[in-house]
Amino acid sequence: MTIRLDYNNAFIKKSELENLSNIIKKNHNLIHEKKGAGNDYLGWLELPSKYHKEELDRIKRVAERIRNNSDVLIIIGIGGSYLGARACIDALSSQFYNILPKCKRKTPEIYYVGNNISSDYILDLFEVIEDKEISVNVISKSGTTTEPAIAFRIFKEYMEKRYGKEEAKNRIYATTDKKKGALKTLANSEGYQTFTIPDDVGGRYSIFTPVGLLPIAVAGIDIDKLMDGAKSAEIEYSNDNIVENPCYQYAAIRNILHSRNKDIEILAYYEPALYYASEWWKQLFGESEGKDGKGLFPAAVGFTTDLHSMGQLIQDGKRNIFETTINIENNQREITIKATKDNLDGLNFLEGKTLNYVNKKAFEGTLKAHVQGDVPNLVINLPKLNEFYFGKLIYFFEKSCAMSGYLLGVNPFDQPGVEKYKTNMFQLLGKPGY
Ligand SMILES: O=P(O)(O)OC[C@H]1O[C@](O)(CO)[C@@H](O)[C@@H]1O
Repeated sequence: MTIRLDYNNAFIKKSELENLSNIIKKNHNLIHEKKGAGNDYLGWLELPSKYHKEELDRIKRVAERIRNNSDVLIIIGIGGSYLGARACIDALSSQFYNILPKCKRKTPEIYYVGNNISSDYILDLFEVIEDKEISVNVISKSGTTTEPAIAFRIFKEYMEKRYGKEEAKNRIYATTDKKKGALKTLANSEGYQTFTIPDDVGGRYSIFTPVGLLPIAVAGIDIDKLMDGAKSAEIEYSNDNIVENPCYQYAAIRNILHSRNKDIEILAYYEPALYYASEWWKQLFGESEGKDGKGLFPAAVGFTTDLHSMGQLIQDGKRNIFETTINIENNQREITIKATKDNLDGLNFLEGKTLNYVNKKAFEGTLKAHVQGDVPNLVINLPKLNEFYFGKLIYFFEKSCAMSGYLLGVNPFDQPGVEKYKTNMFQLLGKPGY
């Protein structure tokens, strides 16, 4: 069992992919020999196989400590500094994780802060955590991003008021650069335990570093299995032959469709647990490819929910879109629909069918309708939603994004455009030097 890419409904012929064999091989070498644009940010490529065991063990020890002494973990970070963890925790834990009764969840509640600048958000959260034991993991690669920095200033004061400076120090963990940035300076001067984000791994590629692994381990998810999945992807997708490598096929198909005026890729999923996986995917592809006047716009929809809002546009709107569906092939848990005596809702024809079965028929029906509506459709089939395949899927997207960016002719590892709003905001706020 592995991840299977089905492009039978993408209006792409195998020969069109074969025609790209040489350019794929060339870009594959640029990636693996680290000679292409952004080559100092390719550390993610071998993270699954090269990650230090001692660091993984330290992550597990700290996660256990947080689990033992905290009812709540506050994760402070924005973009790649929280989306990977949130995507994984949401995909692999209960969808009602934070409100599960204590007897059902042995791990702390988890709240994400520093991904907006809303006082209501933080004040609402203070009410929730009032009587609970707290730990904080502040995550910022640059150590200077405004949103998490403001949130941390507020939470540092909150923790010191609640616990006193000494105990607060034992409950705050900083994940940041090895040497530079304000967060590193602050962590050193306060004596917080720190975790390092390698220099050669950018934020949106950082889930398999402490950025993702510490929060994920605190949530009780098996990070060894997650890394095993990523490792299996690292091996499987190191094949430079496009005909045999679905990860490169996905990258190539996106670019072929883009060249046919498909400007928007819609990621669709039928399990609501994948909502944050789609948010993570949006950052990965949006920030990697949207530059130099180029790039597909990555959008996402949760079905069947959004069939009742966006379905109309996808079926009948401007034909500048294509769809990529993440299909979970085997769901482990089932609810079976029963017959009723009076059949007043007219649903007895579904007697004995499971919700998973109905969901699959919704997927098949939707795919058929959208293809008939001239929307190219790709399907990424995931055997199961578990640690192993989630780790594998993340790596699949990371590597396909690198390849896709090179095919598009951009540097997939920088994000110069993000600075524009910051400069304007700092000018408006009167920050010295702006
Ligand atoms: O980890 P940092 O440096 O706080 O950055 C957070 C996010 O902000 C960005 O740098 C964009 O401003 C993203 O690339 C990144 O994921």
